[in-house]
Amino acid sequence: MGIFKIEGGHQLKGSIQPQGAKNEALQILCAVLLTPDKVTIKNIPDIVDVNKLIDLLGNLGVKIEKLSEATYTFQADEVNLKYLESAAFKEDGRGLRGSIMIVGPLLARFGKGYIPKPGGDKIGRRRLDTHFEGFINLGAKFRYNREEYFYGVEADTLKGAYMLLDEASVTGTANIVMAAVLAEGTTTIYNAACEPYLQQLCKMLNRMGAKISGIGSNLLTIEGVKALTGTEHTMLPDMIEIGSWIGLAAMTKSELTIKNVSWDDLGQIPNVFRKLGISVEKQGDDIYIPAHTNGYEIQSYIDGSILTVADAPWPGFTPDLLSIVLVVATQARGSVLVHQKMFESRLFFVDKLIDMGAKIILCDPHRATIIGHDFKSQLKATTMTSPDIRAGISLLIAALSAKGTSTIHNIEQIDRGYEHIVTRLQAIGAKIERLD
Ligand SMILES: CC(=O)N[C@H]1[C@@H](OP(=O)(O)OP(=O)(O)OC[C@H]2O[C@@H](n3ccc(=O)[nH]c3=O)[C@H](O)[C@@H]2O)O[C@H](CO)[C@@H](O)[C@@H]1O
Ligand SMILES: C=C(OP(=O)(O)O)C(=O)O
Repeated sequence: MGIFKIEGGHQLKGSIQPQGAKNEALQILCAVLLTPDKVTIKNIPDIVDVNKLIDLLGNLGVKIEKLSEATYTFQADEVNLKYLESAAFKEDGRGLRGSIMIVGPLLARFGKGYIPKPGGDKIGRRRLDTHFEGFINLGAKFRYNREEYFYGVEADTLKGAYMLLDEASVTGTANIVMAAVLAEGTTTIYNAACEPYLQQLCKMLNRMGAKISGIGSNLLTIEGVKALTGTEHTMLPDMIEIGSWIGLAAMTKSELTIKNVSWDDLGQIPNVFRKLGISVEKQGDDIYIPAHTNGYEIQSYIDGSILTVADAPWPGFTPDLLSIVLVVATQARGSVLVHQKMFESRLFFVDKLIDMGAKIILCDPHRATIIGHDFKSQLKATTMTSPDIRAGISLLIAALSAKGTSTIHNIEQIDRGYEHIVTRLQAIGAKIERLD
């Protein structure tokens, strides 16, 4: 297992280009299964989860051509459904969360879709009911092998239906939309997730010939069509990476420009960091973070009560940035309550930050109160293990701000979602090495 060695306490400087969005890429790559035509996808991030999904598509018989560093073409004209019954598929499918989204397209186009319980972060229960209830609503038969945690849906034809999702699941909505585009008749999905990546997926599907309206809202209407054609698609920059770099700049008191962030798609993200006292300046489509030489001060509410940062389905604040907010707060002036509503095991990494000297009270599995040091006391370097992708990057940011040399184990978690992280951080002056 890989290790990062980090010498902390250095100011960084320069500009950083965000990678293409991981969670968008996972949806978009699955959508190539919906057509026998060629689909060209640009700005694909070179990260472990995405590469695993590309391999899985290859094993399904999709023809894949790498045109340049981040551009690929995919053609699913001869899909090998036998692979879905193989032991190799059980292994590959388990490797990441995003693989769940092959089910909708396979069901729609070939009448069957299977998946072993998918992987991804171990951050609490991650149920799949919304996905399968959606497929059942479209007329699919559901099978579940409890011993092997193997899910399956089958249908000769899918029929459009009205459905009210039990929760606004991101991958669930993407999966149901991809099934409904080829169903007979009209599907209406209420309480649909509507984050920018889903909007991107719906726009791509419309370019392929689908008829989806309500994009960007929680009410999607999909008129089924007989077939979809090829298209070209470019991934948005990764907003979670962008938020991570805002946190990195503040914690290390560094001046950083984050390039081409697609401001209009960032939702609450800039404002949440501003509430922590961080200056997030818009320069064209870039974010400029000046060096916070005098620290940053958490704002309180108008009535003087303590700030709470909580997650909510889009356009609420994404749960994937709460670990970063939490680490940034450890050096702020003031206090904040971080409330992780969606996941029940995502805050346990605060133990490591407490070991490093941070003042945090874990109130319960969902809530932590952070009392910032205002840089009067630097975090201490330590040895730690990355439990999940966002805790991992948060610990990495803590290590870069800490005094001395830290080591982070299990960095595969970070590699799941952050492209060429060592070289990109080195380029802005970070002292980080990978020890394999
Ligand atoms: C590959 C991918 O795209 N992963 C993202 C996707 O995961 P994923 O699609 O798996 O997450 P879901 O949106 O299904 O739900 C995440 C968790 O939040 C809970 N929940 C969800 C919706 C809701 O209205 N209320 C609620 O409590 C669910 O029970 C679940 O435990 O969306 C999550 C929520 O933004 C992100 O953390 C993940 O990075
Ligand atoms: C939870 C995340 O990813 P996944 O859903 O792939 O586990 C994340 O990206 O923060």
